[in-house]
Amino acid sequence: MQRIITPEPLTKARFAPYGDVIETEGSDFFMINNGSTQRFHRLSEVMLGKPDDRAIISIFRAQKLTYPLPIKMLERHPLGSQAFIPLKQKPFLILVAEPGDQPDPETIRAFITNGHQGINYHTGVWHHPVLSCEAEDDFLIVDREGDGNNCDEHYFSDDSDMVLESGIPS
Ligand SMILES: NC(=O)N[C@@H](O)C(=O)O
Ligand code: NI
Repeated sequence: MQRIITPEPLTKARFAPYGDVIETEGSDFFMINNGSTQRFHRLSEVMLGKPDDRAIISIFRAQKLTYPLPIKMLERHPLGSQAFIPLKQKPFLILVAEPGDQPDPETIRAFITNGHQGINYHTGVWHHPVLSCEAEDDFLIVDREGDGNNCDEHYFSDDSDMVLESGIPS
């Protein structure tokens, strides 16, 4: 039987088992620059797996996939975190499963952001590659570079029938 996964609005609490939500809403800050700037300090941290690892900053220019999207695979980064910050303040989709040797389909959840939220997947969290809601969208990426494999992929069996709704009113 087909399982339709419907995105929930992203909140810090809902996303806590998978990582951090990077947003000003509901986040603490302190004043800097002689009172002209609010610093929302350490909303998340870059996680690195090895002493010589580096945190790097990239941009992903992502094309929209076709929804409802058949969920064929998830991936994880065993040696570091991965953060996605939307550069155009557009909503995007997130699909995650709880950490484990393989993603348990029963723990798969989907979220949709409000356009003013980024996320940082913690090390080893199963997730779908970036899911843009726009025909083309840009994301600032902060993740790990270093020796060793940092991307495990898991493909679900052919009889797995899960689809992700876009969550955007058509
Ligand atoms: N492969 C790659 O750099 N991108 C993925 O990790 C992703 O989460 O989009
Ligand atoms: Ni990734």
